[in-house]
Amino acid sequence: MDFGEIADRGLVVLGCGKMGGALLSRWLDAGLPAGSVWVLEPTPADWLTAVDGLHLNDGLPDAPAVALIAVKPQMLRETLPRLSSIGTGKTLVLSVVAGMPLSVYDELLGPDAAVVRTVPNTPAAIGHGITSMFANDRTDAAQADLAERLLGAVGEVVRLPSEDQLRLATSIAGCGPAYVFHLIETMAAAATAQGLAPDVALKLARATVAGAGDLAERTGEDPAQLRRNVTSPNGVTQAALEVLMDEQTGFPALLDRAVAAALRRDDELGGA
Ligand SMILES: NC(=O)C1=CN([C@@H]2O[C@H](COP(=O)(O)OP(=O)(O)OC[C@H]3O[C@@H](n4cnc5c(N)ncnc54)[C@H](O)[C@@H]3O)[C@@H](O)[C@H]2O)C=CC1
Ligand SMILES: O=C(O)[C@@H]1CCC=N1
Repeated sequence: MDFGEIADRGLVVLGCGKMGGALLSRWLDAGLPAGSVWVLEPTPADWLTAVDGLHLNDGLPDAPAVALIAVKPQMLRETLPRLSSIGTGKTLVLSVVAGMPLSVYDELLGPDAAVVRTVPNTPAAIGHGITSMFANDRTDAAQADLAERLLGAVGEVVRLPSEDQLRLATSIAGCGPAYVFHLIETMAAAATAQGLAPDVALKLARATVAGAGDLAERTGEDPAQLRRNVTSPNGVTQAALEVLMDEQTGFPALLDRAVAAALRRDDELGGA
């Protein structure tokens, strides 16, 4: 990836935990010069302290090309005003902070700030994420393209047509890896409860979820058809699916409730 302008003007990271770290480490691997990176992070991970030449809690460039905002939503109001120089429109402010509307950035950075709100997910750490983005009206085409290229370094990118849709992306793709990890946990627990050794149960559950996800992605086939391909009439899978697909007590009702809860919390965080 060409980091030309970022290499010249610098990239600032505010909050370098799981999400900020996943993005930054991929960018460094893709050729971002460490000497062009300034990180503000009170509890840096070992890998971060070991990056040669990176500016860790050590001043800031005057007009960085990009500022990645990756603190928790509850920290945004306290921390963002410290980056006073990024509100001119010349810096692309790339935020992964969940739930915080663009209006909050205007309030904290001023009316000229070029801000792209994004919803990444943790598979970004292995370059297999999917990130949704929406840019405010001060972000020019070159900055929006730069945002897409940076996010493209950690997986697929989807440009959404409205800010409101970011909350939907959060409830499915941002939080979604946790739903899937919990599925692995519960599949393993169910198999263990029926007598399989815990390590074998976990191995089977993990590989099954990974393989099914990979199959769905690589073939691009309708997941309903992939499901039917597993399900012999009157067979074993059908018996299980009759429980899981029950409209009242199965996955449909459960996922509806889970997504509704995520959306409610996303709305609440907007006022954090
Ligand atoms: N983890 C995930 O799956 C996703 C997270 N997000 C968003 O990413 C953001 C970060 O989340 P995570 O990385 O999961 O949390 P995290 O807790 O791993 O990272 C936040 C980092 O901010 C640092 N921090 C605290 N006070 C600070 C300060 N005064 N100045 C600079 N840094 C400070 C913390 O030390 C921590 O390393 C959140 O806003 C979250 O909504 C968005 C999509 C997915
Ligand atoms: O749980 C959270 O608030 C963040 C947003 C999406 C994933 N993690």
